[in-house]
Amino acid sequence: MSSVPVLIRLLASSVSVANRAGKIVRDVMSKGELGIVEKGKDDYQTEADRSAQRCIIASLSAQYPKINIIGEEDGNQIQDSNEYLVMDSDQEILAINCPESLKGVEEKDIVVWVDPLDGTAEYTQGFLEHVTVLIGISVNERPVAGVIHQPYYKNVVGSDKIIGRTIWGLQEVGVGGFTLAPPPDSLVITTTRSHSNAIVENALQVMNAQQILRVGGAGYKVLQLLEGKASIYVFASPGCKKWDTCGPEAILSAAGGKLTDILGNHYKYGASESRPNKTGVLAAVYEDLHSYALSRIPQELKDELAK
Ligand SMILES: Nc1ncnc2c1ncn2[C@@H]1O[C@H](COP(=O)(O)O)[C@@H](OP(=O)(O)O)[C@H]1O
Ligand SMILES: [Mg+2]
Ligand SMILES: [Mg+2]
Ligand SMILES: [Mg+2]
Repeated sequence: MSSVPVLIRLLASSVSVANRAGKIVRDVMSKGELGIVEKGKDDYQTEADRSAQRCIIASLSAQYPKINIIGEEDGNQIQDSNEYLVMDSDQEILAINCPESLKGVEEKDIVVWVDPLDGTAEYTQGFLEHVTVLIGISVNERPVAGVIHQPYYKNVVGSDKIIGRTIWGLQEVGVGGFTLAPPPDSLVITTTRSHSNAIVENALQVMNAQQILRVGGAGYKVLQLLEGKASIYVFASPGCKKWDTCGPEAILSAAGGKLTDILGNHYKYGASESRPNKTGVLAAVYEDLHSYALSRIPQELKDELAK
């Protein structure tokens, strides 16, 4: 067990703890007491965000004390979280052969970005399929592994109905938990449902898209790219943060895709980086779609966000 490199063990633990966090998200909803707190304009937190984050951070920090773990929500009372401790590891991930370049990674080299519930607005409004739990693992400022868990995804396996699924990705290994599909035949853009503004709309108009999907969460939008439901994710606004993109970017790049800001630059995921992704999000599985979108965005709009 201890011969398994820490990065693989951490990804295996992240898959297990994301599953548990997803159950917490469902349980809070079925109890019906969301405990909504307004953090800022169009920015809410619920009991599900708080409890899921406590579960993830308590579980990972108990097993990996030297890793820097950064979560979206404030105020993690780790001391009374024993009921939430998840010490299991996903066996399929544990069996992965670690890429040579990641074998020597130590706990102190790793920064983990946690979004316990991505798509909170949609969660409170009943668009439950948009909700995800995101765990992003970065090394040397780059996202190398990630997990997107969908607590409300409905699977039918034989005669059993299973709720929830977990998608993972690891640099140089690939992705799992779903089937990668080619992009739609026509240009389909995916973007925010609940955080639009004039600049966001301007960047959508110039794309000449056949269809614009407005859905919640960075995790869900990246999943739409991976499953061939959308061609490009375009969000020309500073609202997303490092925990929104670290996990999804890791999975997207493990699948050969690309997530950058709207200027085409990669974000860095070191612990001292500022939380907001100030210059927006542009993502696609295919390089030509990404560069098409980049070429369509007017320079004034890029300058406006970069200011
Ligand atoms: N203007 C804004 N203010 C606050 N958060 C924003 C925002 N724009 C985007 N975000 C955050 O970015 C994530 C994806 O946004 P969207 O669904 O609009 O595409 C959401 O994460 P959370 O739901 O985890 O907070 C959302 O809160
Ligand atoms: Mg939030
Ligand atoms: Mg989020
Ligand atoms: Mg969140």
